[in-house]
Amino acid sequence: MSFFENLKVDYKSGCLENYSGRKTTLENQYWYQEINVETIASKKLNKNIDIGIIGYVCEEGVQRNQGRIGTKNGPKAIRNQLGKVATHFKNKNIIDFGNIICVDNYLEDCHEAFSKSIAKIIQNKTLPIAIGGGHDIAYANFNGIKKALQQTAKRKIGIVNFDAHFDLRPVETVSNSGTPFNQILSENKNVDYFAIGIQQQANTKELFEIAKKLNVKYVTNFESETFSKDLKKKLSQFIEKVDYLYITIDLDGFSSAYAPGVSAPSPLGFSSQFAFAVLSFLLECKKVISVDIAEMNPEYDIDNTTARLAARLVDFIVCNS
Ligand SMILES: N=CN[C@@H](CCC(=O)O)C(=O)O
Ligand SMILES: [Mn+2]
Ligand SMILES: [Mn+2]
Repeated sequence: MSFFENLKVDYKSGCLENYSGRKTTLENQYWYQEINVETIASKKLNKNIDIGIIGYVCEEGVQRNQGRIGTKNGPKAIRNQLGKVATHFKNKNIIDFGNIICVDNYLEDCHEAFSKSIAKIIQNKTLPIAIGGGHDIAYANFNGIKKALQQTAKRKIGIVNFDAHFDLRPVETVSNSGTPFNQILSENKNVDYFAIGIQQQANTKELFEIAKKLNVKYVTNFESETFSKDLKKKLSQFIEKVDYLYITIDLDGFSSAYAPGVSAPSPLGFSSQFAFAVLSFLLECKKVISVDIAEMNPEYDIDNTTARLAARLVDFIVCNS
């Protein structure tokens, strides 16, 4: 397909069959009745699209990072649950742009294709909500935002990552799901990084040192039990200094009681109530340019708990943006 030039990647357009739910004679009650589909390669996108859902069908980054594979089925599991969610938003045009699919170990091509797609959605003045997929989605999403802002004056991007991990590993041989923020911070000047939910036992001393060197702001999981005044203040100061916010949610930042279906589950992660409260606050600033939800691994999910949580996150972002 010419949109992806010569990249070694697969693509599948959005598909209504991915959304189903309870039958009803009334209209606009559930997500499956609200969503429409489109191809990302479409010559002319409708200008009135509020939200663009896009799937990142990829586990190569997790595999390279010695993690448990299965995230390539994350987008499917999330859409399965999303169709059944009751809708309360009004007048939102939501389009599913389908899936960018990693071929073999061509991760870098997949990233490039994903970045192109994100840039196209943003340039259409549509908010992308990307669903993954390994957390290397963050590198691809960030580069898509960067591409979209290339010709503009306001370009300072603040990244807020909900995660147990810094994902600041240095790239030793190849990039992976543990390296995205190291790549972003070493390749760019105009960017700040704030991580929420960082766990001491899941990040080495080396990673804390890298975070310090790169001036990364963070709060630990123990500072993420309630949305404190202190965290609100820290986030307000962070938001004030940037032109745009990119929110990335690694589901393994949640306690494994809420999100068992991930590659690296967290018994000491934060609660859903905490994450939704912070998310609501972040969305209020109206600077959010792109969002993703990463590391959904249905292989380890229990009764679709994690997929349901991810679907509710998508719905919450739509309702609050
Ligand atoms: N995206 C995940 N990154 C984590 C995974 C940790 C693990 O597999 O235990 C990391 O590299 O630190
Ligand atoms: Mn993580
Ligand atoms: Mn992560």
